[in-house]
Amino acid sequence: MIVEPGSCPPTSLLSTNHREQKPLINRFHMAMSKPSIKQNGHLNKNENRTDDEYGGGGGGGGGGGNENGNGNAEICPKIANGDNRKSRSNNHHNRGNDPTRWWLVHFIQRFIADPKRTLTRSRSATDATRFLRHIQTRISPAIKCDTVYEESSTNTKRRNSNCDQNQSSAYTRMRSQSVPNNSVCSKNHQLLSLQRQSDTMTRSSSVHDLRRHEVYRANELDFGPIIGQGFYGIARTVTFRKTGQIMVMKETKTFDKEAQKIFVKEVQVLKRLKHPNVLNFMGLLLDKDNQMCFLVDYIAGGTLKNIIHDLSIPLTWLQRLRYAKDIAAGMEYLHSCNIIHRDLNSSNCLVKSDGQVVVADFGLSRINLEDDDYASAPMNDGSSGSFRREQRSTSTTITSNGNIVVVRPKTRRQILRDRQRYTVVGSPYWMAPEMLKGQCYDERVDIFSFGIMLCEIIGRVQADPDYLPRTQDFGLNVHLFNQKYCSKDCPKQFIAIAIACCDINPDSRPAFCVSHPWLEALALSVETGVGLSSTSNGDNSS
Ligand SMILES: Nc1ncnc2c1ncn2[C@@H]1O[C@H](COP(=O)(O)OP(=O)(O)OP(=O)(O)O)[C@@H](O)[C@H]1O
Repeated sequence: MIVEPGSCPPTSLLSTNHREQKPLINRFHMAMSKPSIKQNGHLNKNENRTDDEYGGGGGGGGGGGNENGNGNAEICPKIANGDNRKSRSNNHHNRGNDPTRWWLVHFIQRFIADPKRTLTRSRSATDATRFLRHIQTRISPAIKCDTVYEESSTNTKRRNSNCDQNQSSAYTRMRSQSVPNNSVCSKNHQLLSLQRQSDTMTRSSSVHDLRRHEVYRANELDFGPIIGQGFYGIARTVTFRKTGQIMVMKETKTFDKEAQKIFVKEVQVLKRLKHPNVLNFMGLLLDKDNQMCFLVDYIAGGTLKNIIHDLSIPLTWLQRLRYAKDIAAGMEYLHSCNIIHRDLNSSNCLVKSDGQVVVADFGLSRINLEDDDYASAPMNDGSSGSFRREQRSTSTTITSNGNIVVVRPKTRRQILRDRQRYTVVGSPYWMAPEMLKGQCYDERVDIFSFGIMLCEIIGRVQADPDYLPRTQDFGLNVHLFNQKYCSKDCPKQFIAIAIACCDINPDSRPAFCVSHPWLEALALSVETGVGLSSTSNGDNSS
């Protein structure tokens, strides 16, 4: 049985029935068996075929058999990967009610079994690649999915935008984690590209507070140990000899173009931002073996995820509310800068030694720039799905943190672009339902991710749907969440905000400029013991 696009998984798929799932597995394998796809460590032939040569789109693979029949179609990743929740997953399995399974089935159906469809709706290859990677690493480590697609920059018609050099083919494909001959951009070219892009951005930026950043040389720094690794990059501490300041240097793990694009994107976003709850960009590093490196503040306390899930660390409600308030403040700022984070999750929030949280990891975020070369007739209609709807005709605004932001009316093209965000990126557990369903989405996907994080904070529960109860339509199972994870002493407004943020309907999710003051007021109320007025407690029942 196959789930039709746009529909929820049928109930039959929720039961753990191998026979019923086989076609899906086979579809998956058909898709993954196409030429140029590397399976099980063996590189297929026809490496250089473009996606167009696949003919008829990836969706056409439905119904085929599993060509290699090698049992690689392990559909229940947590059983396969030796996860310590193995027995728990097995129990789900036996009970015939495995939430991970329908979750995974949906992913396979929608995004893997039909890669062309995904990619044609995708605005960036990096995004598609990243998503596939996330599926592989976070949902189904058992699934071999080493193929990476790279979209050409044909959709990038922005003036002066020159990051992508290949303007010709519709889709080219490349292997990630390899070092293609031509993939190493020279350091100078990368830096020049970055500079030119940043110039473009500076001209069109709506953010006034663009700072000058330093360019460090390797011989000015002492290199410390590696403190962590992400999918594309390595983070290590470095000390600036002159001042003794400790920073974190992020460098690409490989020389491949895809990783470099992610890095360029992260720098593009980071360098524009300055906010106490957003990771601070320090500068670029020159002469480090032709590798893209940049420096950010060192955040000593580790990831929020580690803290909230380490039950040996006591967390008061006040502290939890402060975490939530800090993230909301950082996100309010990001959204005010027309940036969608798209990968907001508890691993991407870092906790300072004083307990303050900063939002980090902007490799997948999306910036909305002014696009002056298009007929710039401002649109003042009240259509949905666009940034700062309420502010479109405003010229300046001040964020809650005192930053002055100039808001220009949107051009027709921007509004069009806002409605066409189809790229599916991020970490599935935190991903908004509209994104999971492949629908249009906007900045409110971040609010949903925030809602899932609030649930994690409130219940000290993993976002994994094996633990955090979810509904079939990818929402939060409010009843079960309340029942299992909301203790009696939790401020009920805190729970109400979390639930509101997880609403299936994006229109019902409170914007960060609303939830931030709510959480601030709530934290103050908990701290002082003074009750909240009905207008400041997030209770929108009235
Ligand atoms: N500025 C920082 N201060 C302190 N630790 C950091 C900092 N940046 C990253 N780290 C640590 O290094 C780890 C790896 O970070 P990195 O940003 O490279 O990848 P990630 O965000 O965990 O994964 P991915 O990029 O795949 O989403 C983080 O999980 C965190 O523990």
